[in-house]
Parts: sequence; C-alpha cells; structure tokens
Amino acid sequence: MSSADRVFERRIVSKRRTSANLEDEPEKQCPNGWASVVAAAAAAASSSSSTLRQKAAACKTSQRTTFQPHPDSICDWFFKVMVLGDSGVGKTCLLVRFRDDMFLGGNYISTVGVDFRNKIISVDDSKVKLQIWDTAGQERFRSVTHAYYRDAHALLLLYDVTNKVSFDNIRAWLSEIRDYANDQVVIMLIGNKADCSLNDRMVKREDGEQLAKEYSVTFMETSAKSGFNVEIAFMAVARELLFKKTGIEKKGSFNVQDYMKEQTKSNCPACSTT
Ligand SMILES: Nc1nc2c(ncn2[C@@H]2O[C@H](COP(=O)(O)OP(=O)(O)OP(=O)(O)O)[C@@H](O)[C@H]2O)c(=O)[nH]1
Repeated sequence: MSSADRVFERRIVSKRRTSANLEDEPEKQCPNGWASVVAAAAAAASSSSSTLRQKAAACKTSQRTTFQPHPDSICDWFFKVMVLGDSGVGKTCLLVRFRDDMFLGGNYISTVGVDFRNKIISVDDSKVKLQIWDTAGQERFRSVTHAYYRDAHALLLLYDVTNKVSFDNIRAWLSEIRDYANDQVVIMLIGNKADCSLNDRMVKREDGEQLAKEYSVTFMETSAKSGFNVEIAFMAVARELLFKKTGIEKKGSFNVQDYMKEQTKSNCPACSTT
C-alpha cells in the first residue's frame, strides 16, 4: 500500500506512551466524545485508578492541540469496525500496527472504555474509511463497550494463541455479539501473537479454524509484533463489507477465505503451524 493510501483523519493518544514519545508526537488528538467515554468508563470502574488518571491527563493535554479533519468527500465508503477480545490479547497493538505500522512495546496499560482511530484505505477503485474502535477487554468495562456494538459493520474478535483462556472465552464473546450486535455484522476471528515460539503456543491454528468454521466466521492468525497478516485482515474485512454493500465484485464473486488464502501464500511464519 502506498503512503498516499494511509490517510489518517485524527491522531489520538495511544494508551501506551512513555513521556518521551508523547513529546515526539505533540499533535495527538482525542476523538470527539472521548471525555464522555472516559466518564462512563470511570463510573464502571474505579475512579481512583491510576491508569484512568494517566489517560485523562494525556487526553486533556492533547485537546489543546490542533484538529485537522479531512473532508468526508475524499472517501466513498465508511465502515465502523470494532476490535474485541479478552484483556491483553493485543487489540490495541493490532490497531496501531495497522494504522501506524509499528509495534507498541514497553509498559502495558489496559484500555479504559473505548477509543477509535480512522484510516482511509484503497480497495480497488474505492476509498474506504475504516473507523476502528478499540475496546477495553476487561470485564468491568463490558457495559460501556456493549453500547457500541449495535452500529458496527464488522467485528474483529481476538484471542491470544499463547493464552488458552482467551480462546476458551471466544464462545462467550460470540454470545455477547449475538445479543448486542446487528445480525448483518461481519465477524472475523483472529488468533493474535502468531510470532510466538512453539513452546509458548497454547492454541493450535487448527483449533482456531475449527471454531471459526463452527460459527461460520472467517479466521486468520496475526502478529501485531511482526505485522504478519495484519493489513491482510483489515483489507479482507474492508473488501467483504464493500462487497456486501455494493453487491458487485468486478472480478467475479468475492470470497473472503479465498482472498485471504491468496494473500497469505507467501506470508507464513514457521510458528503459525503447529
Ligand atoms: N509477542 C506478541 N506480543 C503482543 C502482540 N500483540 C500484543 N502483544 C503484547 O501483549 C500485551 C497486550 O497488548 P494490548 O494490545 O495492550 O492488549 P489489549 O487486548 O488491547 O488489552 P486491553 O486494553 O486490556 O483490552 C502487550 O504487552 C503487547 O506488547 C503480538 O502480536 N505478539
């Protein structure tokens, strides 16, 4: 993808910034509505949480900076995509890898409430704006995040291939999705941290594939750390949404699994097979 395709509408405070790299990016923005999201999250969680205070302070600082939205006319389609899954599976890292092509190492701070970032991508001849919502995986924020499911066009449901519990919880996540999301939502199951060593891997690729098959959703393993399959996953979702919306695929019918197979042919690290 060319750099011209990577148009970011707003820059927002990442959840895992050191003071040093915050200074490196002084123009960072908070999304509209962030304050209310933080307030709701604060009510749901403990208002004395140091993480919350950190985030609120970072947000306040960023609100003083310049906001430069791109006109909506530059994109043909808009889709809202939510990233879900247990705490620590790598939702924020996946999003940051896709948006900024970098990996957030260093201190891990859990997401509070919800947060979104925009990215405009080219799909064939169309400019597609993905508004990607990162959600807190922690149980205590669940009532806050449920409110955002309803108008989502696609859900990326993540588990961590090194954490069996996060995989076992996928059924519960799918049940929540059934309760709160709309019936037409596109769902992709993602096994993240595929860069892990064989010793660390607790969930076989085939188990992920099997579960996805059972629920008739698409499946992919990714690594936010190495970038493995990250762009392909978002592109596949964008293509599927576009295809659903237009009902037209220039090169015949569109099958998301075939598309992913084709894209991942030469993109398979040794650790993704067990
Ligand atoms: N090895 C490896 N580590 C990862 C990967 N993605 C994320 N991590 C690490 O996993 C930890 C959790 O990542 P996050 O992206 O913050 O997880 P999250 O799902 O957003 O967590 P919550 O905000 O609590 O819901 C961090 O220490 C990351 O550095 C990956 O692909 N590979």
